[in-house]
Amino acid sequence: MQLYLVTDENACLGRDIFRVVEEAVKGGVTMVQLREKSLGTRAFIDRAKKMKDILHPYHVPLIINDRVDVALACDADGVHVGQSDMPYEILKDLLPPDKIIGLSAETKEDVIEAENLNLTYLAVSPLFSTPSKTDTLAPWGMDGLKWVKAHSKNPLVVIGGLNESNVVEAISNGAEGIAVISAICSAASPFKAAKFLKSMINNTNKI
Ligand SMILES: Cc1ncc(COP(=O)(O)OP(=O)(O)O)c(N)n1
Ligand SMILES: Cc1ncsc1CCOP(=O)(O)O
Ligand SMILES: [Mg+2]
Repeated sequence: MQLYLVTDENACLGRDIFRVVEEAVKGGVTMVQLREKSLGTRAFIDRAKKMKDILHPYHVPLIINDRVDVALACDADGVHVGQSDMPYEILKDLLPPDKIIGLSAETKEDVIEAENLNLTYLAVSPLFSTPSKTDTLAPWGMDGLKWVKAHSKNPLVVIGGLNESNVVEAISNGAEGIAVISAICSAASPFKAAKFLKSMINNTNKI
């Protein structure tokens, strides 16, 4: 999950979403989340199956946002849920044990509660405010990330406003993964954007 691409068709600026994702994967994206907020169930499943076929040759896992039924239907590699989505306790019994489970933490209470869960990663969400998602609580900011790092055993992903100007600081402060929508989906070249972000991540010293 080093460089984690979260999809948003609108952010792809009219380009084909599968093309954007494949370019990004060629550039170095290590995990992809299919995030569809308005597709019907059948169309979501069709899109997820096609995305899985595209990612398979690259050995890049496919995560489904919000919908465990869609993840099961296409045998995706995992699910990402937030604090208003299906509770972890129910989700873990529905998913096969080897699947990835990611959870968003929006508050300090969320972080402490997540200490008892067997998560693949905890998302510090949002790290910074972002036009890509406006229905959020207050951003954590870098000091918030430091607090989470000090209080959580879970591997941390940061999301919200991440780009080449702040990736190094986020990694230096304890993020294991950087999740982005616009920095890749809306880049002139998703391939070059992913390649550059990946090189920044690889060259940064972790704490
Ligand atoms: C990696 C990652 N982190 C956080 C989120 C946000 O999840 P959530 O709070 O459930 O909001 P929606 O994305 O469902 O609008 C995410 N999707 N991915
Ligand atoms: C899905 C999501 N969850 C928290 S912030 C966010 C959007 C991130 O988009 P961007 O990388 O463009 O800021
Ligand atoms: Mg959600």
